[in-house]
Amino acid sequence: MATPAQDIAISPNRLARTVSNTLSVSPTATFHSPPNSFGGAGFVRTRTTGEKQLKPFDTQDIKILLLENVNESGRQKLAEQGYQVEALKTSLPEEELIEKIRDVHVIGIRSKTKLNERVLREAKNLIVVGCFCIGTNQVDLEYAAKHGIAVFNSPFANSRSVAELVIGEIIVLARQLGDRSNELHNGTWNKVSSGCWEIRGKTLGIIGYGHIGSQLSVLAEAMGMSVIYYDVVNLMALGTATQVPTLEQLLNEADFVTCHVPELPETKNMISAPQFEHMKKGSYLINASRGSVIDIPALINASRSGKIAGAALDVYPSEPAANGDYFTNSLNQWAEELRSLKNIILSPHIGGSTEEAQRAIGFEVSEALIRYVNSGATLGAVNLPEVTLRSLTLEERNHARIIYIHHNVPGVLRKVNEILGDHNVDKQITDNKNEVAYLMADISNVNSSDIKEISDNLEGLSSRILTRVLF
Ligand SMILES: NC(=O)C1=CN([C@@H]2O[C@H](COP(=O)(O)OP(=O)(O)OC[C@H]3O[C@@H](n4cnc5c(N)ncnc54)[C@H](O)[C@@H]3O)[C@@H](O)[C@H]2O)C=CC1
Ligand SMILES: O=C(O)C(=O)COP(=O)(O)O
Repeated sequence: MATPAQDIAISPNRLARTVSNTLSVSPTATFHSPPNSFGGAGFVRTRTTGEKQLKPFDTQDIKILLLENVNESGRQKLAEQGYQVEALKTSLPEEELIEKIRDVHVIGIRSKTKLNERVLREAKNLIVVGCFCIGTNQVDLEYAAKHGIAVFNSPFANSRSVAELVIGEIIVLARQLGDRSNELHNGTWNKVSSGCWEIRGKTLGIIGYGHIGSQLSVLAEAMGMSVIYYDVVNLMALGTATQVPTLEQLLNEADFVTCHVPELPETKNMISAPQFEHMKKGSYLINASRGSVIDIPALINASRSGKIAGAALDVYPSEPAANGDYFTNSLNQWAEELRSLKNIILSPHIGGSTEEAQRAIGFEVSEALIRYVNSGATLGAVNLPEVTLRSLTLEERNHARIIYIHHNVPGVLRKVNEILGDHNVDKQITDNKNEVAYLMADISNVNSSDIKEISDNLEGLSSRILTRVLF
């Protein structure tokens, strides 16, 4: 069983001052509302300039929408904070998503929900997206960053699950097990050895030697395969695996080719007709990365011509929002042809769908969301610089934490510090990523009118993307 990530000990509600590096706090600790004039919590300033909320932060004000059946471990952790959590089993059609996203501060999704510019533009209150999965290609990361919306994911909690599925598929393909099973389900006994192989001694070619590819490399070698891999980055080989300099070389040499690259413009149709030409006759192709990586009509041709002896697909160019009919409703021209191929395994994007992986992802991403919402820490964010400040102690009363997300242009720090400089800045940190910078500062001995003044002045700067003040 997976070890759940360490519990973050954050007392529900009114906790802004207690969070940040709260991992060090005893799980049994409870925090009382510090006796200052703001009720001791903090407030979230929304991204809409017209609708300013200058009120102490209370977790109960935070609205969260979880889509795509995010694991209960994540939902529960968020609910324990006192947040208002709505959890749906499926993703939503774009128009419904737009309606729902307008209202929420946090959205949790998996791989299906497309948070493109059109959707994010409507998300006026959104401060953070949690991708309860590895891939973040479904989110317009750049638009989100430029509008002060942090995005978190779980970088490797389901890697092992994907690697194990691929190992299973290699053996199933090599033995034509899918076809034999289907035949017998339909009443036909078809005992054959022709074209069936052991995987021992065969060469596995891994495209993309990241978290999943490298994990798979170790498992495959343990089963007697030789491993070669191709990656745009020069990476340390595990075991006796060998990096090859070109994709063509990998395709020329591998008996099994498996794709583990992210969805990027450069990986779109990475395996198409010319690449099938390079593959060995009778080799196999596996794709558990993204549907855009393989040109399916080219795969159909390669299978029909006998160039490849089998394939396994876990991902598709378009995938449905919910379980149910797929191919019957599919608009894809190739759906029928794909289904009729010999020795082809079609699975419904289940590479990361294990109890272990989903539970671990639920813990990991919800913890990142809690840290961000309650303390502004961006550790692990994929689209913002990673910034944190130590948590405030109970002794540090009358503090406010300023979070100022701004355009990364010259002269901002001088202006920000002119605003903060009249107060006692206990600590401050800033960093940038591309065009966006993230500043955090803890100010002590401030009262409500100080906080209002600081907030208004920061909001007035032209560099401002998003200001939050937690107190
Ligand atoms: N089927 C499923 O349920 C799952 C699918 N995935 C997919 O698998 C992908 C890979 O996952 P990880 O291994 O965790 O990602 P990773 O980021 O750890 O590794 C990806 C590797 O691909 C390499 N790469 C990028 N562009 C390349 C190119 N043009 N040519 C060759 N190599 C290239 C990178 O340098 C990196 O080493 C994810 O992006 C996601 O889309 C991930 C988890 C579950
Ligand atoms: O983690 C990923 O990137 C995956 O592809 C798995 O996606 P899912 O959580 O099953 O929608």
